Amino acid sequence: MVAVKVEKLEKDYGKVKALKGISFTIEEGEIFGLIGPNGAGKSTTLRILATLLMPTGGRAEVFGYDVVKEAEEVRKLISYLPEEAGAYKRLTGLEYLEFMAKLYAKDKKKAEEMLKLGIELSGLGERLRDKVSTYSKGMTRRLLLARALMVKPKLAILDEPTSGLDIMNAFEIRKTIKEFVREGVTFLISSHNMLEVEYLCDRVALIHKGRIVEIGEPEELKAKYNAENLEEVFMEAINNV
Ligand SMILES: Nc1ncnc2c1ncn2[C@@H]1O[C@H](COP(=O)(O)OP(=O)(O)OP(=O)(O)O)[C@@H](O)[C@H]1O
Repeated sequence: MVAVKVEKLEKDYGKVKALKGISFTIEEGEIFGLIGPNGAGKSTTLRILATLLMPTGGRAEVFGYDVVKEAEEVRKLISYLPEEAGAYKRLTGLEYLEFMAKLYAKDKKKAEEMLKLGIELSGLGERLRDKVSTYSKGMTRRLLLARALMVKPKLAILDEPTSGLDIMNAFEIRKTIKEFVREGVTFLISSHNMLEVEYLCDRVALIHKGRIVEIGEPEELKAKYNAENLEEVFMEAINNV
């Protein structure tokens, strides 16, 4: 089944054309990476798919639901981790996860299951009893990722999930993402770290100045451009546009 279908999507912010008609599809069960430099249009694409931003043109669907006309249905299927996400700083990590579990779960039993999973995913152990305001950036990121995944969304939309994290935290997060695919979660991840994405993603779309310049499996793209890594592919691909 197709998890995400984006067709000729456009977004203008006043005079700035952030997306100039991008198209791609994501199959259910894939880890799909949207990669490109700062300002390429990654966050804009993710926010449209997360139903937080209206496109100017084109259309997008999540599991067959239109992100504009059927936003309520889309929201039931997705979890979104924004790039600059804060948690409720006055709560402890545990209170935050509890609050979110109660908000999302249909009944008490489900909420307890979600909370248990969230605690495990956060990897924060005893520190969950401390206020979020005392957490490092990496700890906050892990808490928020745990929140996004504990609800077992059909589609997880993660904006730069490992940005600013040390190698150990980034490694743990990548591992968690890989494990969750087996639970039936489809991932759309944005990153400007092309090497990381190469390791993590089944397929990638390279985005540059609001246009997709290449789509494919990392190995396929490297072979096509006779490149050693995706960074080299990207540099070659933007020269060809
Ligand atoms: N609210 C806004 N108002 C005006 N312009 C915006 C707004 N948000 C984004 N833009 C512009 O749209 C373009 C795409 O931005 P976007 O945040 O989608 O890029 P990005 O690929 O996520 O970049 P980064 O890696 O730096 O987060 C940029 O030129 C940016 O300046």
